[in-house]
Amino acid sequence: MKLIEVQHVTKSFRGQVLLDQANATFEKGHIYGITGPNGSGKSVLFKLICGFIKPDQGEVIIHPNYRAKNANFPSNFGIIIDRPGYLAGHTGFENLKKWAEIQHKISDQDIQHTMRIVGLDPFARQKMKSYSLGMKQKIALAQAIMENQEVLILDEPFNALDIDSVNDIRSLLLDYKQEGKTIILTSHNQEDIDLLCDQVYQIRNKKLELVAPKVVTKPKVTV
Ligand SMILES: Nc1ncnc2c1ncn2[C@@H]1O[C@H](COP(=O)(O)OP(=O)(O)OP(=O)(O)O)[C@@H](O)[C@H]1O
Repeated sequence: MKLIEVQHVTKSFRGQVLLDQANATFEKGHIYGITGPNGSGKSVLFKLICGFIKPDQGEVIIHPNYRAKNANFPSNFGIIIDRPGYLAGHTGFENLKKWAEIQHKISDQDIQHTMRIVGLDPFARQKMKSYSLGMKQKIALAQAIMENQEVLILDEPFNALDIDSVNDIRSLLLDYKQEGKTIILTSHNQEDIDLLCDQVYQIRNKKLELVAPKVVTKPKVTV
């Protein structure tokens, strides 16, 4: 099932073309990687997909099951693009609870469960102003996944995470894929892309190109 289609999307800022006639298809139940150099437009592509900004030309089509009623605007996507603004004088749990109150879909127990999944103590009294970068990243991840979203748009989800946490989140994302969730992520770490992604698009020279899958050559067996 085609969940998201990017069709002939062009986007410029201040007269500079960033994406030129970009096309991509994202199907349900797969993990997709978006790669490209710094400043090539990966986050902009995510914002276009999420409807935060509009294309100059072309369109992003979201499957009707995954968009808000009467609008071509995604609903119930879990998103990390720019880090969420948080209340520095509150704990991680209190911040997540504030975000959860927008939709009223999940309980305190659900939030606590999610915090444990990402490796945070839900009962810690530490305020977010003294959180490390990695802990803030875990809060961003928790916010993206806590409502059990079917589609995850994750810009650099592994940023600032230690190796054990990277492994935990990689496993979590692969489990989500098995459950039929759809994930689109960026990473500057090729290992994340190789391990996780079924298909990879790269942004090169303003074009969005599908990267050919790696050819795995089997070792010759001699008898
Ligand atoms: N709202 C905006 N107004 C003007 N320029 C913008 C805006 N949003 C993004 N840009 C520019 O678009 C370019 C691409 O930005 P983007 O954040 O998408 O890059 P990226 O590929 O995600 O980079 P990185 O790998 O460093 O995260 C940058 O030069 C950025 O300054």
